[in-house]
Amino acid sequence: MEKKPEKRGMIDTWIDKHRSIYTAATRHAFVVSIRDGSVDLSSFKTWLGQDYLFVRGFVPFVASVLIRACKDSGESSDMEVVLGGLASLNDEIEWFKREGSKWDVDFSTVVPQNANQDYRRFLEALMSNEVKYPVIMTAFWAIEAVYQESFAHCLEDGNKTPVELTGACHRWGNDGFKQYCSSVKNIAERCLENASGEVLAEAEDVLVRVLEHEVAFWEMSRGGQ
Ligand SMILES: Cc1ncc(CO)c(N)n1
Repeated sequence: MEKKPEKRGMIDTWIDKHRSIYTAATRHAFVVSIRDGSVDLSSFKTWLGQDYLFVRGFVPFVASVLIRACKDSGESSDMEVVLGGLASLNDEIEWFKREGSKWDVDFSTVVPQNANQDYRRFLEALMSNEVKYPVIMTAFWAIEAVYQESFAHCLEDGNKTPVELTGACHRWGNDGFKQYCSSVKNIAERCLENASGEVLAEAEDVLVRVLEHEVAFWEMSRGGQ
């Protein structure tokens, strides 16, 4: 039986083109070590502390995406999708705090490492009004999708993920989060369909840069301090 060709957008084309960095971001050694159970708990704690700081900086970024969805989008549903993401960050911060006490990580003493600061500076630059809506939506999708793909991998068949880490994996690996990422992707794809060549080039560049920042972010956990 012949299969109907699926509609492929720009993002899928770019992911194919930049497959090696996409795989590096979504199948990083740290994530693979969670899945195979060999994870070093000091690495996990480093990641937890750094990601808590990252998420605090991610909140104003998502808030700015929300404002752009209200102002720049022709589709009223964009705002609802982004608002859902912002609302779940509220739970996420509470989750981090509980997890911090569980693992004895005192967030007030965690110092952001260079990769974290670089990533947050990159997000700040994306909050400028000069950045076009399709570019912002592409970045937003990539940031969320890396975590979704990574942590879903830790829950797939055959995993040996330690039970005390499954909470983290479910946070980003659950079906609701997958659905949300797919909604953000649809928004980005719709915007990219009407974008100029210049905006497309910028969106592709931003996508690759997000993936590079994500790889550098996972790399921090290896320091294990
Ligand atoms: C580094 C990083 N990227 C993405 C997310 C969320 O998707 C997160 N919490 N941290």
